[in-house]
Amino acid sequence: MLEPTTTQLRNSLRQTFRERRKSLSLGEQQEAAEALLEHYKTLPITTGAKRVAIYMTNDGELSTLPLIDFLWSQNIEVYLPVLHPFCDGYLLFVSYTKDSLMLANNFGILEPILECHKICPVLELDIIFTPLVAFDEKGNRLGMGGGFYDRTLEFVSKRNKCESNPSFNKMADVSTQQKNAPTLVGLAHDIQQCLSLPTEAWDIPLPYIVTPTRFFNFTHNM
Ligand SMILES: Nc1nc2c(c(=O)[nH]1)N(C=O)[C@@H](CNc1ccc(C(=O)N[C@@H](CCC(=O)O)C(=O)O)cc1)CN2
Ligand SMILES: Nc1ncnc2c1ncn2[C@@H]1O[C@H](COP(=O)(O)OP(=O)(O)OP(=O)(O)O)[C@@H](O)[C@H]1O
Repeated sequence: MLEPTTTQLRNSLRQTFRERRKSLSLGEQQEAAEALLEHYKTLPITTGAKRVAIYMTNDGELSTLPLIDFLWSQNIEVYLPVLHPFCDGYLLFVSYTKDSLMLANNFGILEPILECHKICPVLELDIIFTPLVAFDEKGNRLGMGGGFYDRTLEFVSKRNKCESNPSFNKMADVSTQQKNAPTLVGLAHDIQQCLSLPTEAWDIPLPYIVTPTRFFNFTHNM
């Protein structure tokens, strides 16, 4: 019998892990969302963040609503992903406030309506919390299969690698005043962890993953 291809394996894992998170009860979802918020408050990587991209919960994903309320209460600017209207497969990050008018995208996920002055360029964000379907012990991320985050964040990941190189400032001749690239942090239920994911060349591994109970730092792998 033929071995399954990487794409087949990834699709099968995607199905399994989507079912797994969708089978959580409403009570379990609410508990997880509250625990995530309490956990967030203890995390050193979020200290000083002023502009944070996050997501509108869909498909059994870890709910971000209590966290978003908390970010607003701290006067931290919140941004949500919006499907790019011209560049297929890319995301824009648009300001989300209590007054935002929302519209469902092609996948039924609510997005703030797109107004140019409300877009935050990716490099001006401090943290990007990404949704994910499954993650493994190295920080590899399996998403919904559209490649949106992989495409949009490809240059951020390359830049972060550069910045962790001690000779970066000399090589690129940039002043230390230049803002760092945003920190990429995956958000997930604990049950979304697996041992090892089959990866593809375009996958962007995550340096950090936060669950309601655990904080993973994968920067030593990068
Ligand atoms: N909450 C949230 N927002 C997000 C993402 C995400 O994963 N979660 N995305 C992360 O990239 C982008 C949207 N990507 C998505 C890709 C596929 C499907 C989806 O439901 N696919 C259906 C098939 C739909 C169709 O073919 O029309 C499916 O697989 O059942 C949803 C979102 C941007 N916003
Ligand atoms: N940087 C990129 N440039 C061009 N195509 C890409 C890039 N990243 C991903 N893709 C394409 O997107 C498709 C889906 O990729 P993948 O299965 O890794 O998505 P995903 O990480 O699960 O989804 P998402 O990031 O939207 O949550 C692949 O067919 C791949 O060819």
